Amino acid sequence: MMVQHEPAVRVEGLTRIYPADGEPVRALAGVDAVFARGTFTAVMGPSGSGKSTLLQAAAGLDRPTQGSVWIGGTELSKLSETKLTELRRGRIGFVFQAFNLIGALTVEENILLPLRLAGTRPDQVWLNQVIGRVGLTDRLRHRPSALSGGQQQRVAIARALASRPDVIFCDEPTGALDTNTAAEVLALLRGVVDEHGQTVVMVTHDPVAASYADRVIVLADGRIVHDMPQPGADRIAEHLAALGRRRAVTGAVTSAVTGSVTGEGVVR
Ligand SMILES: Nc1ncnc2c1ncn2[C@@H]1O[C@H](COP(=O)(O)OP(=O)(O)OP(=O)(O)O)[C@@H](O)[C@H]1O
Repeated sequence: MMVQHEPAVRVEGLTRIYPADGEPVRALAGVDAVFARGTFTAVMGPSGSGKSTLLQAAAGLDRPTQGSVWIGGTELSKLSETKLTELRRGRIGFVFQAFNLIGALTVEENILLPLRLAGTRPDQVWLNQVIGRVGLTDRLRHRPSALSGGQQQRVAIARALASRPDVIFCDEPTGALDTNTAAEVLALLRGVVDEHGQTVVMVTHDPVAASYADRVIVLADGRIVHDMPQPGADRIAEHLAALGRRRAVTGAVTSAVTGSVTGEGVVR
């Protein structure tokens, strides 16, 4: 039985080293974080700071080199590949920048796909709530290609919610959307947290998107360097700019030491 007071997600000492021909890349260098149920967290940081790696490891899509991940009370490293796949289908939702819908299926079939793959009978009351919440009730028979980008992302959010997961991981969910459509999608994510008690962890580069979250975590070089409750877009932007300046200085020093003539090495 699932104990509800456990956090939705917990990661401890998460380290991920990618082997490489030259120097191995340490994408995560010992990350500890707890994501409480019913909260909305934004994960930010410069390019290459480890955001996607953190999301992939926390979602059980990638096995960390060291450290542990719990989804609810389940520690992922103890699971076989089959059990891990089952857990991902039933207890984790994903939303990606590129929507990742199946073009040959209708909106309804896309939303139901994870449940079908898991062989789980849909909870029709919950599904109706989700479809109503994302505003797709009259679009269920359409194909994704007949929908706008914002509507397609709404389908992806409904698909992520269909199994009533412990957590929804979003990787740049508004990266492909214009400002107004992005605001609608972010308000929708905020709503599923506030009104349905869902847990959302979202990677974003956009301080305005991050300002919809309850908490902003900033990564740099595979570590958490800031963990801020509701900082607001201006403060987030200041922190990121300061991080950029620090990296620029470090880069310039590194360039001087290595004799590089470009003097760059600034934020990628
Ligand atoms: N499969 C891989 N093999 C080798 N190195 C990798 C792999 N995936 C990521 N890396 C490296 O790990 C580091 C962290 O990458 P990651 O994609 O997690 O960063 P990110 O913060 O999500 O970046 P971005 O904002 O550009 O998406 C980078 O140095 C990256 O080059």
